Amino acid sequence: MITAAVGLSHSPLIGKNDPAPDVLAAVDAAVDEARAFVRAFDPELVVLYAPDHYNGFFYKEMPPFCLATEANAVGDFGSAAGPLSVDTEAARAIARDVLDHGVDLTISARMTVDHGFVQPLEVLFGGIDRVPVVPVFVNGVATPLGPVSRIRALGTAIGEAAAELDRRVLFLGSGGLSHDPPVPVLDGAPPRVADALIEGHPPTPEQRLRGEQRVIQAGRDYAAGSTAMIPINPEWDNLVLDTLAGGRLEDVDGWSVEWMGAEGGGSAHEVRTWIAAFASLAATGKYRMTSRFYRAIPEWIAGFAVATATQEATR
Ligand SMILES: O=C(O)CCC(=O)/C=C/C=C(\O)C(=O)O
Ligand SMILES: [Fe+2]
Repeated sequence: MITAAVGLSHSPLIGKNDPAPDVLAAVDAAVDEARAFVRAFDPELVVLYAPDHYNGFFYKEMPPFCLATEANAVGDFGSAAGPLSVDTEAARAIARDVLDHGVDLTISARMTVDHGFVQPLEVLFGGIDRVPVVPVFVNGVATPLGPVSRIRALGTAIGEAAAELDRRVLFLGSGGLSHDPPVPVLDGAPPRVADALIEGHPPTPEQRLRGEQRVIQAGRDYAAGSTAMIPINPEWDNLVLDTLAGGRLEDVDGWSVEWMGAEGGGSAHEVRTWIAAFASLAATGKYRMTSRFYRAIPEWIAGFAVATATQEATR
């Protein structure tokens, strides 16, 4: 089988609070390159690693990661709503294999997903129903978070399982890099917010709109420099990208949860999706990063990156 990987940052502020035209043009060019890479690779299956932002997973039960055999998008921040084209048979086969390899995978037979899953499918494929996909939720915001070594183990086990399918498989990671957007936190939350984070009451359209407007205003404040959110950290972001580009995935086992948060902010743990995707690719053979783009974009509250990689022997 042939495998490839793409890492792509997401942001709910894309198209809503855009940076200067030259920055936007640079991002568009990088995304175009990733799109061309994906088109040329022509995947028969996409294993999509993405986080959730309290739309699908809540503290009532919060797994560190979870694989879906069916998934529905909520349609937050203007992203598409409705069913993802999940390859249920492939998802079940991968899940069985991962469990056999000793990784305690949670399974969802009907996962609710948000812009974290939808954006990369829309950006790279033009919709949520264009390519067979196996969605894998990777918790990147709800503390306490487990060791990053377990995410590498998950990615490795899924890569090994995907290798058994004899198909062209793209491993896609959605999120990161350093960023500190206004995602609610359970610790110290007022009772009403805590209850919503635990129980997961679906918001009314008005509540959703208010939440989205709060995030847009936060993006404006952040870009204007008037905010308590921690700054984007290009140095740390490039360390992450260097580690992935160099194939030094074992290094991440030494990255503590606290260090990642201190360097990269409250949502830096979304890079777990990239780690899982690259660990999956590494499990199928030596790889090479074929393109890499990075820009700190305060308007999107994002250390924004796009990278592509493929097996060394295939290209
Ligand atoms: O209502 C809310 O507060 C929702 C906040 C939210 O979903 C923020 C998401 C931010 C990202 O996905 C990101 O920057 O990665
Ligand atoms: Fe996110």
